[in-house]
Amino acid sequence: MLPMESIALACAGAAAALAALAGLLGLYFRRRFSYWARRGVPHLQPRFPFGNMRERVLLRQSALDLFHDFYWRLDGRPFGGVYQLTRPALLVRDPQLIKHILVKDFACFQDRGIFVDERLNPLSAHLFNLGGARWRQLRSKLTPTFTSGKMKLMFGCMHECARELALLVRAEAARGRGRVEIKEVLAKFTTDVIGSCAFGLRCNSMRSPDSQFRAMGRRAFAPTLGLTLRTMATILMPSVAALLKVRIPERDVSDFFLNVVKETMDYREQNNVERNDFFQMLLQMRKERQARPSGGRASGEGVGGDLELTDNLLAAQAFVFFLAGFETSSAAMSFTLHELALNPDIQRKLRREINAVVEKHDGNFTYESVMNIEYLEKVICETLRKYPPLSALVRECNATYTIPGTDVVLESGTRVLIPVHALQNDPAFFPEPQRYDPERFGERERAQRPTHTYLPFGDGPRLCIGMRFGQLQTKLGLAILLHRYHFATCDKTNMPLRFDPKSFLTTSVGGMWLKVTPVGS
Ligand code: HEM
Repeated sequence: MLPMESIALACAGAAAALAALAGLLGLYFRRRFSYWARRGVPHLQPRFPFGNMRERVLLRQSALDLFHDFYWRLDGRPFGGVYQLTRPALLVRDPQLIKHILVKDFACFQDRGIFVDERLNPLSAHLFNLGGARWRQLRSKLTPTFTSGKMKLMFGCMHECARELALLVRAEAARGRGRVEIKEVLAKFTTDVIGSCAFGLRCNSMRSPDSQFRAMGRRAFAPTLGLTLRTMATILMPSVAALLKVRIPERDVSDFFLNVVKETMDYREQNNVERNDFFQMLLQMRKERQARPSGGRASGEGVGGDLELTDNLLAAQAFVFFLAGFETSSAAMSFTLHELALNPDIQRKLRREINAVVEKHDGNFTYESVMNIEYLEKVICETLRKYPPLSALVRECNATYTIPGTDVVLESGTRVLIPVHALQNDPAFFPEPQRYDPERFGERERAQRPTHTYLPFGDGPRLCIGMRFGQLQTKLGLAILLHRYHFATCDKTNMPLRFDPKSFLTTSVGGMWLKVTPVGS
C-alpha cells in the first residue's frame, strides 16, 4: 500500500473511533440528563456538561446563590429534580415533605452520601461524613458531650476566652484607628474556645499572631481555588476524586491534627488528667477499646457497620468538632455585628438588655444570665435566618421511598437537597426577607409559621450535635462585646455583602470591617 493511502486509512479509522466515542458520550449524557423526565418529576433543564451547576463549578456563584436559584426556578412545586453535574438530585421545597425526610421517615434518609476514604484521608471518617451503623454508634457515644450540664461546666473556660476577646478587640481598634476586621478576630476567639473548652488545649490564637491552630484552621477552610475544586470533586464526583487521590485536608494539616490529638490523649492517659470535656469522651472510648479482647470491635459491631475505634477514627471526630466549632459560630457572630452596625436601634435595644442582665448579676455574666437574654436569642435567630452557615442540608435516600401523596418513587442512592437559606428568605414564610427584624422570633410569630421553614441547625436525628455549644459561645462573645463596645459601619465596610463562591459555608467576600468605639466614649 502506498504511504499516502495508509495515512488516509489511519485518519479515517481515527475519525470513525472519535465519532463512535462522541456518539457514546452523547448517549451517556442523554441518558443521564433524562433521569427526572423518565420518572415524570418536574425538573430544571440540564445543560452539557455541567447539568445545572455551570456557574457554581466555574466559581461564579456561591453555594447560597445556587440553591436560591434552584428554589425559585422550581417555584410552585413541592419538589423538583436538578442535576449536580450528571448526578440527579431532588430539591425539596415543601416544608411538610422536608419534615418527612428529616424526621418522620429518617430511617430512609440517614446518610449524607459523602465520599469517605480513610486510607487517603484519615480525618474524613467523622460524624458529619459517615453514614449507616458507624454514624449511629458514634453519634450515640458523642451526644453526652453536649448536654446542658456539660455546657455549664465549660462556661468558666469560655468566659475566660471571651474576656480575652474583649481585650483583643480593644488592641485591634487601637491598631487600626478604630477600624477592625471583625471576622478574623472572631475566628481566633472561637478557635481558642473550642481548643481550650472542648480539648483542654492552649491554642493561643488571640495572644499569638503565629498560633499554629489558627493557621491550620485557616488553611482547612481557606477559600482557595484548589481546596474548592477538591471539595467539589469529593461531593460531585466521588469516584473521580478517589481515582485522582484527592486529599482533604492537605497532608500537613491532617498530620498536625492527628499528632495533636494523639499526643493529648497519651498525655492525659499517662498523667491521669481528667476533665469534663470532649477529649474525655474520646479517652473513654479509647479505654473501652483497649479493654476489649476483640481488639477494638464493640459488641454488635461488624454487622453493617464495623466501628473499629482506631486512633485515627477518634482523631477524625476531634477534627470535625474543631472545624465545625469555630467557623460556623464566628460567622454567626460577625454577620450579627454587621447587621447591628447597619441597624443602630436594634443594637441599642440589645445593649440595654445585656446591661440590665449584667447589673442584676453584680457586673458579671453567668451561664444562666447569658442563656436568658431574650432579645439576644432573637437577634441570633434572625442572623441565622438571613445567613445560615450551611445554605442547604444534604441527605441520601438509603431505601426505595415513595414520596407521600404521590406516585414518585425515589431510588436508593438518590441525593436529596433541602435549601435552608432559600426557605428562610421566602417572603411567604418571612415577609420582607431582606429586612433584619429579630421580632420575627417572638413566641407568637414563631407559632404562626409552618414548621420546617427555619433550619439553621438542621433537624431530626442528624441535627447539629454542637448546637448548644455554638449558641453558648455566640451569645457569650456577643454579650461581652456589646456590653463594652459600639459597632458602626466605616469606609471599609462592604455593602452590600457578597457571598464567596469559593467557600462551602456562607462567608462574605473581602472580610468584615467595622468601626469599634468603647461604649460611652
Ligand atoms: C452557629 C453555629 C453552628 C451552626 C449554624 C451549625 C449548623 C449545622 C448544620 C446545619 C448541620 C447539619 C444538620 C443536618 O444535616 O440536619 C450541622 C451538623 C454538625 N455540626 Fe454544627 N453548627 C454549628 C456549630 C457547631 C459546633 C460548635 C460544633 C461542634 C463543637 C458542631 C458540630 C457539628 C457536627 C459534628 C455535625 C454533624 C452531625 C451529624 O451528622 O450527626 N456544629 N451543624
